Amino acid sequence: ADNLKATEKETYEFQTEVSRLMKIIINSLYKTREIFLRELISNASDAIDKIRFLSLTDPNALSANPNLNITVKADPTNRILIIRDSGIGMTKKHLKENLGTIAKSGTSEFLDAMEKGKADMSLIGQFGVGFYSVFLVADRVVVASKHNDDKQYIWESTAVNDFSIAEDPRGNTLGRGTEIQLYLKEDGLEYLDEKRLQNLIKKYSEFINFPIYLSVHRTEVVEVDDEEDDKPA
Ligand SMILES: CCNC(=O)[C@H]1O[C@@H](n2cnc3c(N)nc(I)nc32)[C@H](O)[C@@H]1O
Repeated sequence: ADNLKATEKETYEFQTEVSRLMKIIINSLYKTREIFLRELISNASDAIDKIRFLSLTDPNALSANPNLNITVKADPTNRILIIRDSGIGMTKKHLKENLGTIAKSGTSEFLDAMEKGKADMSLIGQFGVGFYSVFLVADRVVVASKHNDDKQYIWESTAVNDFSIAEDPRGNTLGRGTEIQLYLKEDGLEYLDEKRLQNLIKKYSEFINFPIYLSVHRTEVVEVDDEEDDKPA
């Protein structure tokens, strides 16, 4: 029958940049994706180092939140992984600059090194762009941050081509520090598993000088039979 006839296949070349990125993503071994947690823990630890150093000369630096720690919270019901630190936090300006721009050298060096096979995804942190490894496992990232010198702000991105920043409508819920919410991709749900997280945190927190707390919250959906309330007492 005619419909079995193969149709003429047309092939097109990818635009150069796309093929560059495609090669990098394909080459980043599946196992390597887990390094996102190491990058976030490392950034959190650096942030706590900064406020601890500041507190040596400024006695008020820690007043908003005296505890120096990192918490990792998994919410399997909503498929969200949260990494929070009580570090120095970012002002609106910091959020815009630090998460919205990349030291030019960082990326091109990283891309060049990756292409020459001189680097792999796991070295991303050494090029100062470790934060972006979150997009290996998440398709939406929300960063809330509170710095002593500013209000609490929220930075949000789906990694396509833009990010947004707004004053946090919840006000100052962090005291001081940064909270990163990862909305995990379908193939990233393994990072909600308590055992998996325990092993990863153990593996990547060997040189971290602050306590890291892990909690997995199952927010069960409870059907509330509100008829009871309507019945006359
Ligand atoms: C290109 C990605 N940029 C970053 O990761 C920078 O963002 C900032 N950053 C990332 N996670 C952070 C975090 N948890 N706390 C603070 I203070 N700053 C953080 C640092 O300046 C990093 O160098």
